[in-house]
Amino acid sequence: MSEAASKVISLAVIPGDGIGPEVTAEAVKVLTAVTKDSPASFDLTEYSLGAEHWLQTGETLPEETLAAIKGHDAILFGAVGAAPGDTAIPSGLIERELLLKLRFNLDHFVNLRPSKLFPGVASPLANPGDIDFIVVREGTEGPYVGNGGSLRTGTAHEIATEVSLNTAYGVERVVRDAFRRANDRPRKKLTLVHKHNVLVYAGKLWKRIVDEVAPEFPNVAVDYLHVDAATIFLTTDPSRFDVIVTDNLFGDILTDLAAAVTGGIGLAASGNINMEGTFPSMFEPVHGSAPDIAGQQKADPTAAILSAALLLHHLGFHAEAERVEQAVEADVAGRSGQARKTAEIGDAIAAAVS
Ligand SMILES: NC(=O)C1=CN([C@@H]2O[C@H](COP(=O)(O)OP(=O)(O)OC[C@H]3O[C@@H](n4cnc5c(N)ncnc54)[C@H](O)[C@@H]3O)[C@@H](O)[C@H]2O)C=CC1
Ligand SMILES: CC(C)CC(=O)C(=O)O
Ligand SMILES: [Mg+2]
Repeated sequence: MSEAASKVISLAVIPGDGIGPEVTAEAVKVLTAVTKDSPASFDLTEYSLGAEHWLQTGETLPEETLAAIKGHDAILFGAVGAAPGDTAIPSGLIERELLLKLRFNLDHFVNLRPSKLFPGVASPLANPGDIDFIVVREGTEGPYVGNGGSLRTGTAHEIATEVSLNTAYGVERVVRDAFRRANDRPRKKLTLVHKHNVLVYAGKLWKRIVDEVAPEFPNVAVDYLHVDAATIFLTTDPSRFDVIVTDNLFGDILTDLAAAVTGGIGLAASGNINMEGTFPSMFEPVHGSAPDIAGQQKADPTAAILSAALLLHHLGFHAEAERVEQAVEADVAGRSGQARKTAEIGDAIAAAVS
C-alpha cells in the first residue's frame, strides 16, 4: 500500500493528436488498474485539444480551458502536432499556443526526463554500459519563449531572430532542483551541459549559478560539458552521466538522443513539474505525435505508461508508481522479436499491475 493518504485525484487528460490518443488510452488503462485496490483513484476529465481540434474549431488553448485545467491535481498529456510537412496548420502553432502555453502558464520549470537502459532492452550502442541518468531540462525559458521576429519578410534580406531568454531566477531554481536530485541519488554527480564557449552570456550565467549553488551540496561532484561534446559522450560513454542540468533547447535535443541510446523513443517518459505546487504538473512521453505511424496501433505506449508512473510518484503514490515501473521492466525484458499492438502492450502491463 502507498504511504499517501486516500485521495480522489482530479486528472486532466489531453490525448492530443496522432499517436497521442492511442498511447494515452494505455496509460489511463494502467493508472486505473494499478489504483484498483489502492488509496488513490482518478476522476478523469478529457480535453479535446491539438492540431485536429484547431482544424475543427480554430481554438488552440482558450483562456477558460486553461483556467479549468489549472483546477486539476495533475495532467496526463499525449502528444500534439501535425506531420512536419503538413501545410494545413502553421508550423509551431499548436506546439507554441497549446503545449508551451501550458508549460509556461503552469510554471513547469523542471522538465524531468529519466533515461535508463532496462535489462533485456537492446541499445544501438555496442557497449552501452549501465545507463541510468536523469536530465533536468529547464522548462520555461531559453529559446522557446517566443522572443523573436522577422524583418523584410520574403525578401533576399529577410532577418529572423529567436532570442534565448535566461533569467538568474529561472536558472537558479532549476539548478538548485538538479543539485537536490543529484544529492538524493547514489552517485551524486551533476553535469551542466551548455555552450559557454560561444553562447557566452547565457553560458556564463548558467556556469556562475552552478558554481554559486555547488557549496550548498558538498557531496555532489560537479562536471561541465559543452553540448556538442555531450552528444559524443552520450553515444560513447553514456554511463558517465548521473544528473544532467541544461537549458530548454539543449535538453530537448539531448533527451531524444538519450531515448535512442536506451532502446528507443517509445520508452522515454517525462514530467513537466511545477515544484512549488502552485499549478498542476503535467506528464507526457518525450516523443511527438508520430504522424507516420498514427492510427495503426504501432506506437509503443511504454513512454506514456512510464510518464503515468512519474505522475504517481509526483502525487506521493510511490508504491503504485513502483508497481508500474516493475511491470514495465518485466514487459520490456521479454519483448525481443514480438510485434504487439499498442493496446496489447497496455493490456499486458495493466494485467501485471492489477
Ligand atoms: N510533446 C509533444 O507533443 C511533441 C510534439 N511534437 C510534434 O509531433 C509531430 C511529429 O514530430 P516528429 O519530429 O516526427 O517527432 P516524433 O517524436 O513524433 O516522431 C519521430 C519518430 O519516432 C517515432 N515514434 C515516436 N513515438 C513513438 C512511439 N511511441 N512508438 C514508436 N515509434 C515512435 C515516429 O514514428 C517517428 O518515426 C510534430 O508536429 C512535432 O512538432 C514533437 C515532439 C514533442
Ligand atoms: C514544444 C515541443 C514540441 C518541444 C519538444 O520537442 C519537447 O518538449 O520534447
Ligand atoms: Mg522534443
